Amino acid sequence: MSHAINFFVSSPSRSPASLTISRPSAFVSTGSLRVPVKKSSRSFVVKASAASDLDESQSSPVLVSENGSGGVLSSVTKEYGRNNAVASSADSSSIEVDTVTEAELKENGFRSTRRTKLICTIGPATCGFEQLEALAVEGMNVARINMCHGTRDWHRMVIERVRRLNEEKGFAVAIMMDTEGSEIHMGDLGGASSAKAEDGEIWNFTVRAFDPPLPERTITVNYDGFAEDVKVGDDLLVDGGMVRFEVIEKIGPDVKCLCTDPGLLLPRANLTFWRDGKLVRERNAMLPTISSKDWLDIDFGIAEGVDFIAVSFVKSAEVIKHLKSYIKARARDGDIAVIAKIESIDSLRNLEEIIQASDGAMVARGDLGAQIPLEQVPSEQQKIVQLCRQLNRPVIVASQLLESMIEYPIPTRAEVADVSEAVRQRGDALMLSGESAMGQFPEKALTVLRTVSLRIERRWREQKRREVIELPSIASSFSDSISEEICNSAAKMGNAEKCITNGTHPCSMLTFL
Ligand SMILES: Nc1ncnc2c1ncn2[C@@H]1O[C@H](COP(=O)(O)OP(=O)(O)OP(=O)(O)O)[C@@H](O)[C@H]1O
Ligand SMILES: CC(=O)C(=O)O
Ligand SMILES: [K+]
Ligand SMILES: [Mg+2]
Repeated sequence: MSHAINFFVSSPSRSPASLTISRPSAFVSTGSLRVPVKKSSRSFVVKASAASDLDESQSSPVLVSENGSGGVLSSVTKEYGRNNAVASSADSSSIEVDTVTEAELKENGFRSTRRTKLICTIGPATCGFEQLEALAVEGMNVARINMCHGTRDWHRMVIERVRRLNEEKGFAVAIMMDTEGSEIHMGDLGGASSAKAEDGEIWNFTVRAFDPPLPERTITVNYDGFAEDVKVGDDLLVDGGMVRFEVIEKIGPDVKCLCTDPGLLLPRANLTFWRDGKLVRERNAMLPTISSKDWLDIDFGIAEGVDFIAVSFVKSAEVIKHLKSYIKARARDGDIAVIAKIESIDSLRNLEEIIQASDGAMVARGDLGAQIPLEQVPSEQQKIVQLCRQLNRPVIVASQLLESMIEYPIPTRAEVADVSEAVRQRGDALMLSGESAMGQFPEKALTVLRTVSLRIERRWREQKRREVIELPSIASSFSDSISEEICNSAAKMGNAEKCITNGTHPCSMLTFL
C-alpha cells in the first residue's frame, strides 16, 4: 500500500494536474497533503518511488531544481547555501542537486524531490512580489497568511502576488490561511511594531478601546471578561512567557501589572494567566473556536480560493467537521484542506478524533508552550507527529524553529538540532513564523530549513541502503523454496552497501538471475 502527497496544480477553472509522490507503507506514513494551487493548467506526475520515497535507486528520474528546492532559478545556476556549513554535503548528492532554467521549469512544471515541505508566514518583511519570489526560489511550498495580523485587503494583495508568481514564473506555491481564533490576546499596540517592557515597570492592561496613539505603557486586551477574570497575584504571560507580568491591582476595566520578566511585546500577542502555577482557562474554554470574525475571514478565504485553512485553538473534532461541511457547501470544488492547529490543552485531550476529522494537523508549539509546561512540548510534538503518521494525515511542525534568525543571519546549533529532529520524526512540513514574517533574514532562514531537511533525508536514504531486508517466505514447494532462497540471497546481496557503492544495482543482479 502506498500513500501519497499530492500537489495539485489547477487552472483558474481548476482543471486538474498533479504531482504525486508515492510513499511506502514501510514509513507508516502520513496521508495525502494536497496542495491545490490556482495556476495555468499543466499536468505532470512524479512517482518518487514504488518502494520508498527516500530510496534513491527507485526515485523518479525526473528531478528538479538545485537541492530540490523546486524554485525557479535564474538561467545562471545559483548556488544557494554554498558557504553554509549545513548546506555543503547536501550539494554533493546527485538526487538532490539539479538545475533548471526558468524556461525549463515553465516547460516541465514544478517538481521537487525534497520530501519535507516548507511553509513561510508572510508579513511586512516578505509581502513584496520580489520578496515572495525570493522565498519561492529558496523552496517555499506554502505561503501562510495569519488573520491575527493585517487587513483583508493586505491579505488579498499577498494572495494575488503569490498567484501571479505561480502564473508568471511557474511556481506552485499554495496559500494557507490561519484563523485568529478567539483566545485572549493583546491589541495592536496602537500601530507600533513592538514595545519594550522593562523589569519593574507598571503596565495597564485594559479592555477599554482607545484611538491611537495609546497612552504610555498601555495594552488593550480583546476579551471583555478579562478584567473580571484575573485576580491580584495572577501571573500574566505574554506569548507563552516571552514577557511576564504580575497582576497588582484591578480598577474597573483596567488591570495594573508589574513587569517581572522583561522583553519585547509584539502586536496581538497571545495572553494567558496563571494562578497557583496553573493555567486559568475556565472562561477561555467557553469562547468559540471559530469567532464571528473568523467566519468572515473564512468566507474571505473561500472567496479567494485559498488552499488550506488552519484552525487556531481547536478544542474538539466537531468544529473541524462543521467547517468542512461549511466549506463543502460554499467552495467551488470544496477542495480547501482543513488543518487542525494543536495548541491547547483541550486539543491534546481530544487529539485522535481531531486529527481523524482533519485533513492535517499543525504542532503549534508557540501557544502550546504557553498552555502546558515547556518541558512537555517536545514529547507532545513527537506524540502528535506519530499519531498523524498512524492516522495517515500530514503534519506541520511550527514555531520558533529558527527564532534567533529573526535577528541574526545564522541559527543557533540548538535550533538546527530542533529542525533536524522534526524532519527525523517525519514531520511533513516545517513552518517559519516571525522569521519570515518580520525577521531580518527570511531567505536565509528558509535556506537553513531546506538544507537541514535535505541533509536528514539524505541520511535516511543512506541508512535505508544498509537496512537488512526481511523477505517473507512464499514458496509452496521444495523446488520453489530453493529458487526463493537464491532470489532472497541475491536481493540481500544487492541491497548491501558494497554492491551499491561498487555501482552494482540490486535490480541488475536480479535480472541476471
Ligand atoms: N500580516 C502581518 N502583518 C504584520 N505583522 C505580522 C503579520 N504576520 C505576522 N506578523 C508578525 O510576525 C510575528 C509572528 O507571526 P505568527 O504568524 O507566528 O503570529 P503570532 O502572533 O505568533 O500568532 P500565531 O499563534 O497565530 O502563530 C507576529 O507576532 C507579528 O509580529
Ligand atoms: C503557529 C501557532 O499558532 C503557534 O505556534 O501558536
Ligand atoms: K493565528
Ligand atoms: Mg498560535
